[in-house]
Amino acid sequence: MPPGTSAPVAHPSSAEARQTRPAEHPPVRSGRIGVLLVNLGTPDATDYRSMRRYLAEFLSDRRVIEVPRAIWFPLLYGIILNRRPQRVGKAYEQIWNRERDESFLRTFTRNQSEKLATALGDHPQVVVDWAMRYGTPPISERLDALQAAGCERILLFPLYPQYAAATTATVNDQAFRHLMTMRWQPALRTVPPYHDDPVYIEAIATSIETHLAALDWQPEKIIASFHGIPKSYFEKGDPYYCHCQKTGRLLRQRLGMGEERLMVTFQSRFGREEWLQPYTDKTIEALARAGTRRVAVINPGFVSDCLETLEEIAGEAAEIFTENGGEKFSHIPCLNDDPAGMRVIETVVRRELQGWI
Ligand SMILES: C=CC1=C(C)c2cc3[nH]c(cc4nc(cc5[nH]c(cc1n2)c(C)c5CCC(=O)O)C(CCC(=O)O)=C4C)c(C)c3C=C
Ligand SMILES: [Fe+2]
Ligand SMILES: [Fe+2]
Repeated sequence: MPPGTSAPVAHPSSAEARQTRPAEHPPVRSGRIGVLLVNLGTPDATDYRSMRRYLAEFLSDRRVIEVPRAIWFPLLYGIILNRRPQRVGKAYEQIWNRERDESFLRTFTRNQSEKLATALGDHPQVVVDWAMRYGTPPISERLDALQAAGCERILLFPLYPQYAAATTATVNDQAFRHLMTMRWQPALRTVPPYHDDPVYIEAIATSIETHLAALDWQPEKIIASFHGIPKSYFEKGDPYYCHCQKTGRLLRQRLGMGEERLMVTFQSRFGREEWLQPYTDKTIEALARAGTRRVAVINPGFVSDCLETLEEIAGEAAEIFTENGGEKFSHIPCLNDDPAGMRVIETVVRRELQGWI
């Protein structure tokens, strides 16, 4: 049956299948194409139990924590999951979307899915959905839902411009792990990183220009702050650092700025190991101490604003800057579900669907 037709059809039509098929075989929907947007995840609520459930799932992922389990689990269950849920729950509370009683990451991801569905209205056989790698809705549930809706082909979109094993690969792993349980699998394509895609670079560069144009002051430094990973992951061959640096270089080229004006830094350290450097918080502190008075920070690696951008940068980093002598600090929002952000998502999706639509 050609893509584009979504009427229910019968099961395999070979002679053998006809012979063994029950008389009352249920109709099977087919002919559709699914697009599943997946972001990292988020707790369902900010209370201790919800936070603990979320962090336990997240921090038990071998792609995230590469320390052997015999060493890691006693630390995770003996120390980290006792104290961290409460502390991080308080941080989430500060940035909670009270209107919808959920985190902004969930709100933006849902909005992106709905807006992408509208943008792809010229292809009625395409069904768009969203999921979270940790927490709800899980990838397995949404893959099942897409299949039940007749999607024989699914494009899986881990919402990370820069590839990291701890983010992109774990989304792909989780999807394929679920496919392992299926007798009749859909065809699955995964979206590659798009850290150097001209549409993405243009969208981030324009968001910097638009944001700066609206300020009544100009930053001496613009900091492009990416989520970090342990340095050892980079040394084992993760391309993440290089992807971030390339994004930074292309942004500088497009904006006509040098390395002294637009810096690349890494935030959100976790644990005692060395992470990718330079660290965002240390850089901001050192800049303020050395006399820089005005900075703007952007998070090009985050498709949506979340705890790491709203609390750690717009909140904590701003505080570090002013406490050390800085005067003006501005956080440039992520692309979220703004038209420019949706243009990036739509462009990547249309490209990766080629041959299917
Ligand atoms: C070793 C631990 C971690 C690695 C490696 C890591 C990589 C990584 N994470 C993101 C994006 C996000 N991380 C977020 C929160 C978050 N990250 C870690 C740990 C690691 N991340 C933790 C423990 C947490 C939870 C908060 C906390 O306890 O500090 C989020 C925010 C989610 C939200 O709901 O707002 C995002 C997004 C990337 C891109 C990345 C590697 C490239
Ligand atoms: Fe993280
Ligand atoms: Fe953080």
